[in-house]
Amino acid sequence: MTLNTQPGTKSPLRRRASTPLPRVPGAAPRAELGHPQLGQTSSEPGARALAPRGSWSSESSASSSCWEHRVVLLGDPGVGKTSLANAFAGIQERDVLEQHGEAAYERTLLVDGEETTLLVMDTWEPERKGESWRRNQCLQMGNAYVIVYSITDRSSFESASELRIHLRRARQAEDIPIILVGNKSDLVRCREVSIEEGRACAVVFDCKFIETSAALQHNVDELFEGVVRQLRLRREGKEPASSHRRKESLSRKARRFLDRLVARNSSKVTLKARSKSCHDLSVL
Ligand SMILES: Nc1nc2c(ncn2[C@@H]2O[C@H](COP(=O)(O)OP(=O)(O)OP(=O)(O)O)[C@@H](O)[C@H]2O)c(=O)[nH]1
Repeated sequence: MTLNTQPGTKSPLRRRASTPLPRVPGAAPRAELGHPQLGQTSSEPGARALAPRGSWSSESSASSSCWEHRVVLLGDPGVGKTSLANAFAGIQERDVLEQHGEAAYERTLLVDGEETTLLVMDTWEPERKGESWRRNQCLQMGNAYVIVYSITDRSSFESASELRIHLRRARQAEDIPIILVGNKSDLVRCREVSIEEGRACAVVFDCKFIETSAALQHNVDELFEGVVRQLRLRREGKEPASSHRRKESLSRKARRFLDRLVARNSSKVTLKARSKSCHDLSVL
């Protein structure tokens, strides 16, 4: 992955707490908000933190065309959502102290030769009385979701399953990319959730799976590259006969066909196939 971030230019970040987050069509066009057009590389160095936690507009909607790819981080407190967002944004620990409270990070990634801008949102908060609308909004606004648990905390793993169920209810019939992430993989001695359990959960809940360490920056790039690929695979699925689709190799087409055939033949085989591919973020 190539980033629009030059080494050594990641800080200082400019705080843009006054910048509104995604708005519904009809609101101020993006250019007026001072952001580059989507698909363009940001001219500012580094990723940009855009808004403090909890300050996003209630007008935001998943159908907004202002931000092409909103990636929402979900998960229990303390599992490492902010750390993953910071690692995505290339923010060092010292910057985190300075930038405390920021909750959305925009960054343009070059994946497989194509640029894609992700807006990673770290806005998920513990349930508060009378504020369930906040959580509902999070479940409605994402174009992709990253459900994080800590491999050192079984209850966070159980919460991740519940979140997947909430998400399925909130976005019925929508095929949105969901990645289950077992974070803190560096803490091997404190592990409470095995990699097999994580994978099995992803298979049951029909999502992708990866273990990361935000602390060691392990698999963080792979995670967000995977999000981009998952988004593209769905986009390609919707496009009739795009040039990109035409470029698909014959062997890949044949493999997809066979996979589908096999999947149809036996649910057991389907599960096996899915468990084989749930950690491959470059296929559906
Ligand atoms: N060892 C290790 N520690 C991590 C990792 N990711 C996060 N942490 C630590 O776990 C703690 C919680 O991390 P956060 O990123 O604040 O977790 P969060 O999910 O954003 O928590 P809330 O803000 O409460 O929702 C911090 O002390 C992090 O330094 C990791 O991959 N490995």
